[in-house]
Amino acid sequence: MREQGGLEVTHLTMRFGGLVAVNDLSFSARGKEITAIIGPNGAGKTTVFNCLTGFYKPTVGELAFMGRDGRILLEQLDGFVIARHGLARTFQNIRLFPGMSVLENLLVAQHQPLMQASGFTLLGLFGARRYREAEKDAIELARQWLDRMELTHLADSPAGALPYGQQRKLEIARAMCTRPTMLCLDEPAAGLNPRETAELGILLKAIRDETGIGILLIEHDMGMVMGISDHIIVLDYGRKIADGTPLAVRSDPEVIKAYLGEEDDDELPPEIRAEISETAARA
Ligand SMILES: Nc1ncnc2c1ncn2[C@@H]1O[C@H](COP(=O)(O)OP(=O)(O)OP(=O)(O)O)[C@@H](O)[C@H]1O
Repeated sequence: MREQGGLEVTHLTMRFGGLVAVNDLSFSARGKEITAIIGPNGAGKTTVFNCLTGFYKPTVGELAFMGRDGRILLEQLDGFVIARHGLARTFQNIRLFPGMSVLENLLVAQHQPLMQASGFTLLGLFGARRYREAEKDAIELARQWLDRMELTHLADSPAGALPYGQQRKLEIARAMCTRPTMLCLDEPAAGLNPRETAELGILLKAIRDETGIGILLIEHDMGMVMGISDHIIVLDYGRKIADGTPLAVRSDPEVIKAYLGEEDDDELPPEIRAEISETAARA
């Protein structure tokens, strides 16, 4: 039986012409857990997110996504099943609405429930009590996330004028305003300084613990990944080469080899570098 709030990917394959970006990938991401997808550059991590969120139509594969209430949150799209409800994502490059205020960015995220409350009519927008209540709820949810992210004092500022670290937080707040069952974050620590990265790690763990949602995380900062993940999946050339706890994954010889193959030494995660030195010292 599938677990509530959990995501299950089976035999996912995505080809771009002759290039197999994701190769027969199966994994589960559980609710109430942080699952990280790691791997060297070009390993296929973002492509997995793009398949899950309907940006790409996978060549082959199946996806199962169960709501926390036990409902199956899937939509049939052009012959493939895509998780459309309850899966919120952020992008490698920040994609806020820069000219809109911080608050407006959080309200736009709630467009769907607001339109449903309007009954999709003009009369509904201007007159219905149901719409006014939905609007009040939307503002309240936005207010809660502004508070949680310490952005309340910036509510009326244009999102594009915020410092980078705060834009990253606003993106997560916007995703959370869709009341997701699973939050997918594509390199949320990219461009952050070490202090901001540490704060982000604490925030993600708090979101997991306070809301009980699952988090699916793509991240190159191994300090953060090893520190906050419950479960790690490692990709290399689109193929899964490891799947387990941080402790198991960091000492997996195939993972170490995959990272050693990196041309750029800076890409080698410090934890894995330390593991290699220890192994060499023991030899
Ligand atoms: N739309 C596309 N068309 C053609 N090739 C693509 C497309 N999207 C991704 N690829 C290729 O698929 C492979 C996997 O790319 P992907 O962006 O998923 O890797 P990644 O693991 O997220 O990399 P990074 O860590 O650098 O972000 C790469 O070789 C990439 O060039």
